Amino acid sequence: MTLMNVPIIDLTPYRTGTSAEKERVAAQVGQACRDIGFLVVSGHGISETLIDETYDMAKAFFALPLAEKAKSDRPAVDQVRGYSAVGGEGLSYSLDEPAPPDLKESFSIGPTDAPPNDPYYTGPQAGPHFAPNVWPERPARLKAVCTEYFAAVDRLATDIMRLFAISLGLDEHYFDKTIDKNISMLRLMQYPRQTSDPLPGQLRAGAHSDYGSMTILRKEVGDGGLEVKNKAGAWTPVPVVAGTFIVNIGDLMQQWTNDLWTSTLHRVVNPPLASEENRDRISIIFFHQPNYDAMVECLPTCLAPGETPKYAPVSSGDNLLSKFVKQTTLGQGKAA
Ligand SMILES: O=C(O)CCC(=O)C(=O)O
Ligand SMILES: [Fe+2]
Repeated sequence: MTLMNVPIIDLTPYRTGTSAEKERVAAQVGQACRDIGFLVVSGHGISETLIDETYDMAKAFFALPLAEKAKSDRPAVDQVRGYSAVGGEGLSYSLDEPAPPDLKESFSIGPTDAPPNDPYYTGPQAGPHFAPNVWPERPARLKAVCTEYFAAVDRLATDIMRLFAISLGLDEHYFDKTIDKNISMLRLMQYPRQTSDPLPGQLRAGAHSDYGSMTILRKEVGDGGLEVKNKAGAWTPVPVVAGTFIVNIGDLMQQWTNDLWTSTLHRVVNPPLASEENRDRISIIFFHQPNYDAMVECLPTCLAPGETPKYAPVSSGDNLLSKFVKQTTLGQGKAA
């Protein structure tokens, strides 16, 4: 039976169990990726103290005056670094019928430990993927906390890629070489309390699918705004459970699996204006992206006899650039 709601899966047996237990978790993960493209994970091994500290940093940063936040503005359209103010992006711009810009502001970082003098990271082929981070002066501990959070969630992503490999009938370490120099991004996102009605069609985050291998999202308990479109075409809310992360696969994983798995449309809806839910909400989002030169092409186990690959091979880096640039520029282009 196809899952119509997002399942909650405990990763503990993967991290500590026998190989039979690993297989069992992998099978649950695989079903979620095939049926609905989203899962909620508990037993992930990341410290709640670190997550709380990251929330504290996000709150302190977004509470600063706009002029101060703007000192860390995104340096270039193809570099997802630093601050992006409300109205600066529209996730639905990647679709054919874009809505007005999203009602959110964000602060983004990329990999934090690229070696300074290695041409893989600094040469022309690296493009903007290892662009330096833009750190604000305040709050003073934001850099240290975000760096630690990035590393912790990156390790979780590696575990989940290994679960993906097992569930796809591949060696557990099949993806390791494609993600060891990954170009992931961490975004602190704030959806401000809304003080007037949004424009027609305007959401906290417009309908979109994510671009990379997977997204690992932390939301506040009580923030019910995230919805996914299930296989029956209905928007269904994603449960926000204390101590868990929401994980979804992105377009690259759908392409890698030749559409066996689904990179599901999702959106963040507005709270009713005069309701308790209408308050500042913070999401902490890790977009996992394989190494820029990892070629994403139909996996050998995802091709039925007689079937042909549906997608041309694409590098992780090229795929990301084409989509992120669109997310920030289409709206500007339309307005001009
Ligand atoms: O904040 C959320 O609930 C999800 C946001 C999202 O889907 C995104 O930024 O890609
Ligand atoms: Fe998303």
